[in-house]
Amino acid sequence: MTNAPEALVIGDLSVGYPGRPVVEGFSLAPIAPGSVTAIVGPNAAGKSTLLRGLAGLLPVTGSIRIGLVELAGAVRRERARYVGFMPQSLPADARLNVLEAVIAALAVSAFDGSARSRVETRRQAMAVLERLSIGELALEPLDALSGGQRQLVSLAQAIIREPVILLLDEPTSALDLRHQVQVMRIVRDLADGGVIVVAVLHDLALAARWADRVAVLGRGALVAEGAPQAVLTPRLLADVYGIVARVEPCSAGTLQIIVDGLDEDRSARQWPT
Ligand SMILES: Nc1ncnc2c1ncn2[C@@H]1O[C@H](COP(=O)(O)OP(=O)(O)OP(=O)(O)O)[C@@H](O)[C@H]1O
Repeated sequence: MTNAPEALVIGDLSVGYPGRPVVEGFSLAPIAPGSVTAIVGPNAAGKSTLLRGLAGLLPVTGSIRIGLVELAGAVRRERARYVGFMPQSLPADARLNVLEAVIAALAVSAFDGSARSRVETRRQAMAVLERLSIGELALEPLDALSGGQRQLVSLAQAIIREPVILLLDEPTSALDLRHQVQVMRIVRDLADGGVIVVAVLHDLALAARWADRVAVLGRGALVAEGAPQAVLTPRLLADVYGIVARVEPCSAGTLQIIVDGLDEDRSARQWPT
């Protein structure tokens, strides 16, 4: 008998920096395997902080549970069994080329002691690079890449681990339109294969097109969550982003968001304090 896929449950999560709470009491409806959840919200709302807390890179209080396993406070090795994290920017380690960097990411998750041969590891890393259409960059040093290329390498590092939960921090922010679609298709494919994807996205049209659910973060707290069409309304965009916008269905069955201007009444309180 196979185990039923297990949902990710985030309950009453708080995360921040020493002396600076950022996200407080964050809970979401259970996130089902095979789904993409977009975390959206204005600058400094706490999206990256939340994701880094989920990834175990910042201490948290509260619960991050997958099935019966509690990941909040779990040791790195235990967490690496479940979680793949793509940070906003890839640290440039000039000593490594692209292939070596992806192989190094795989080594972090080799928790089970299985001895993969060097040939097999290399083949696996090359397959991920080819999937992202960056196979020809394999021998390039990391510090010789463009911003978009670095972002794709960072994604390769996150997905080579074949994680149960894939956390992506603005995975398309440095990508041209073609690469944006390519990456979101791959993300969607991974979800369709059963992965739980949680992605911070600034582009609400991308979120509406590719995500099953959207969670809106404002000033460190959940403002709304649900299907993109239900959540991304002109009223919400005015309340959370301080903009005057129209939201219209477009031909692909997703949303088009047309920003007409600023809600001038909101400009005085731009950042959380
Ligand atoms: N290392 C840090 N130490 C202290 N405060 C931090 C640190 N990193 C971020 N912050 C603060 O936490 C708050 C949330 O930042 P965060 O990067 O999580 O926001 P965000 O929603 O991801 O923003 P953006 O959309 O601009 O990337 C901000 O007020 C920021 O100044």
